[in-house]
Amino acid sequence: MQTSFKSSSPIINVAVIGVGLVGSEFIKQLLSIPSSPFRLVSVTSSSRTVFAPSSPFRSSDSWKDILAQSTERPNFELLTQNLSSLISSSSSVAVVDNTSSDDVASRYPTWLKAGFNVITPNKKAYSGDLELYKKIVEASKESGTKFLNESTVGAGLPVISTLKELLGTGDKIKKIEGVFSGTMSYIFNEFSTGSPDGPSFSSIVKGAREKGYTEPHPADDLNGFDVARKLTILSRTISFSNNPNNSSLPSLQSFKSVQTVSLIPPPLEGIPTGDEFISRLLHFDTEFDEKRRQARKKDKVLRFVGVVDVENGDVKAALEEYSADHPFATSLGGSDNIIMFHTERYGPRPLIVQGAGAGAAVTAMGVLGDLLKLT
Ligand SMILES: NC(=O)C1=CN([C@@H]2O[C@H](COP(=O)(O)OP(=O)(O)OC[C@H]3O[C@@H](n4cnc5c(N)ncnc54)[C@H](OP(=O)(O)O)[C@@H]3O)[C@@H](O)[C@H]2O)C=CC1
Ligand SMILES: N[C@@H](CC=O)C(=O)O
Ligand code: NA
Repeated sequence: MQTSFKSSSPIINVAVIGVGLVGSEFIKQLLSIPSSPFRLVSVTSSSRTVFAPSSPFRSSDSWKDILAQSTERPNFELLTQNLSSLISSSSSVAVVDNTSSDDVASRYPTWLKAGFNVITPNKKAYSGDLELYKKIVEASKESGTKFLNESTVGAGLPVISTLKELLGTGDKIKKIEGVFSGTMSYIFNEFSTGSPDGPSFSSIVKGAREKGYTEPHPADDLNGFDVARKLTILSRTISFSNNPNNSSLPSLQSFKSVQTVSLIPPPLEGIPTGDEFISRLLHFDTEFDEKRRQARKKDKVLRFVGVVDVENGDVKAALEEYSADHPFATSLGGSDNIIMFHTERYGPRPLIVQGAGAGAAVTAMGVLGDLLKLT
């Protein structure tokens, strides 16, 4: 049964920016909630925008046609003014950023100060420059508006909310470790199964992209930066919490401060398009075959893992070898993420969150779950 709402619930005006894989699926899920307090008043792609508060979008098909026919170019200053005019004692605003844009991310402090809640799966703001993160935290505190980002780590899996509850209830986080990338999980679950050979590395990366797991440019997954961004978000969630038990973590200046081992062959650094990147990756298949063979010789498999080691103040992401009976080897399939929270209360047996960690349906669900937290 879906959430039900009182007819007197305050209205939440929703403005969606970014209508790609996740954005379109988010709108579909949003519009399928019966009698909800949400009104989809604006949609914006990279080239067009619509603001229609008097006739909010109601069906998944109509918004696409209306946006396609719009001649309005995106203008975030104007959108901010327009949305401000909708705030009243019975009506609030949520901006949902489903892009991976730095430009959109840089606007969160302004929007939070303007009284809008900000919800996003976009990792850029929370893992980028520390100054922007501080401005977001301050703006949210000043205005009482929320910034919610469950889908930035583990897509729809309850990772951020679990961490916030552990912190909020006073647990001491010792270490968080796991497979944080749906793309990397899929790639190595398929590539390194314990047998000495198998499908080529480049063909599997291509498959991950076709399934919608990768970032818009797959190099952003293979260079380890996507994992480094997620580790930065977790580290900051810990170090900016009010929990005094977790003070030994360094303040990361940005995700680039995470020790990260890239899987990009040096000649493929800086290739501008994902298509060209994939087509040239096949020239490096033998290098990856060799890594697989070396691990197999030791009866091990390859997995790309991330660690936030709070006790030792260490944050890192790298390709590691695991024995065949390790949970990272045995229990993962598809784009599964597995995240282990080692805490004081959870003692020697960690709290484990596991499941699909990429893909439009589960990511959009995490974004919509955040929106429901506003009601
Ligand atoms: N896919 C997944 O499994 C997961 C994705 N995420 C995150 O979700 C976000 C969206 O991912 P996904 O949907 O897969 O990516 P897509 O590339 O499919 O969609 C991103 C959309 O953002 C739009 N866009 C880019 N810049 C702007 C801008 N300045 N203004 C308005 N729209 C803009 C693009 O529009 P246009 O098409 O017009 O160019 C594009 O359609 C990313 O931040 C990603 O990291 C998080 C967890 C999992
Ligand atoms: N590209 C990312 C998508 C989710 O954050 C991943 O593969 O995990
Ligand atoms: Na999540």
